[in-house]
Amino acid sequence: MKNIRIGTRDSQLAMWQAEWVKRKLTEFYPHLQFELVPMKTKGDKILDVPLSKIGDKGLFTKELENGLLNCELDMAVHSLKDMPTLLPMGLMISAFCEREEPRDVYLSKNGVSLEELPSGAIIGTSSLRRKSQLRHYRPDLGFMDLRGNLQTRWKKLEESEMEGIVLAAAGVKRLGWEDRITQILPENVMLSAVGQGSIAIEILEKRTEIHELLSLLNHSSTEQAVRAERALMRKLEGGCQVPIGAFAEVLEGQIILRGMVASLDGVRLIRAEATGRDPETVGNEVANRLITLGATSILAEIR
Ligand SMILES: NCc1[nH]cc(CCC(=O)O)c1CC(=O)O
Repeated sequence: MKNIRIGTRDSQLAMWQAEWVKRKLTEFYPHLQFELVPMKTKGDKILDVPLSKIGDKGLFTKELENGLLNCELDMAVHSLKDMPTLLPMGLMISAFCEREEPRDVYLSKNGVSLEELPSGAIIGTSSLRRKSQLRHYRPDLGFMDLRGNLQTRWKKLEESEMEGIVLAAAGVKRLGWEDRITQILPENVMLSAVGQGSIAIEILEKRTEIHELLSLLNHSSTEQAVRAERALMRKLEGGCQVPIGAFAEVLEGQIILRGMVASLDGVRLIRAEATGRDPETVGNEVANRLITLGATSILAEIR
């Protein structure tokens, strides 16, 4: 292995994440050479349509996965949140890196918190998960679709009549934008997306030597937590384009998973939780509880 090629999207956040992976690997294996290979994905090219309307899975991952399958890449770095719950044949997630702050944050243009916003104020987000939960919390607010990388979204906020935007804390912190955060949204207001805050490294299943290298980057309680969240998502067959939130934490070996499904108008919002040691079992358990509470009909309306 002369030169190990690390595929990444070319957005500033994706590059930060891939650089971080490269730096860690170089620290662990100073005798090996690592190279970043930036690529554009369909999700980076189509910017005028909400993700929920483009509707295909793997919008931010497919080009990188093709790179793995063609052997142009040895590994691909992704935001786990952007990865579909079922991977193409022959691929696997080799490492789940330690999770950064999983919650969402509110960035306001004028420093006004969500609670203090006047009726009719406009929030920028295209995410159905964020919109549904905000509508539930503040049915009197308005929304504007907002896509693109984090720089683009911040710029659009500054240039438009939007009052604020909701983003993942992890991305905001990685870009060094902590000072732009007006408030961290608590879980009862905004349950985060499956996998949010974790960086995942994908490889070809048969590349056992790469899998071994990456074992030093895997964070086992993050892995347990996000596997439970992804099991829930898989069972409900949601992608990033449905209003599902989930967050798991591991305490003394026990996975505690909380999940949420909401209707687009925010009128119906159901929550469930379960605890256990096996991620798949806990994920399925919470999904089944949500189904009992009506998740199937809420999600069917949206699809
Ligand atoms: N959908 C885009 C995306 N994918 C991952 C992150 C943030 C980083 C992370 O969750 O690890 C973001 C930006 C956002 O939602 O604010």
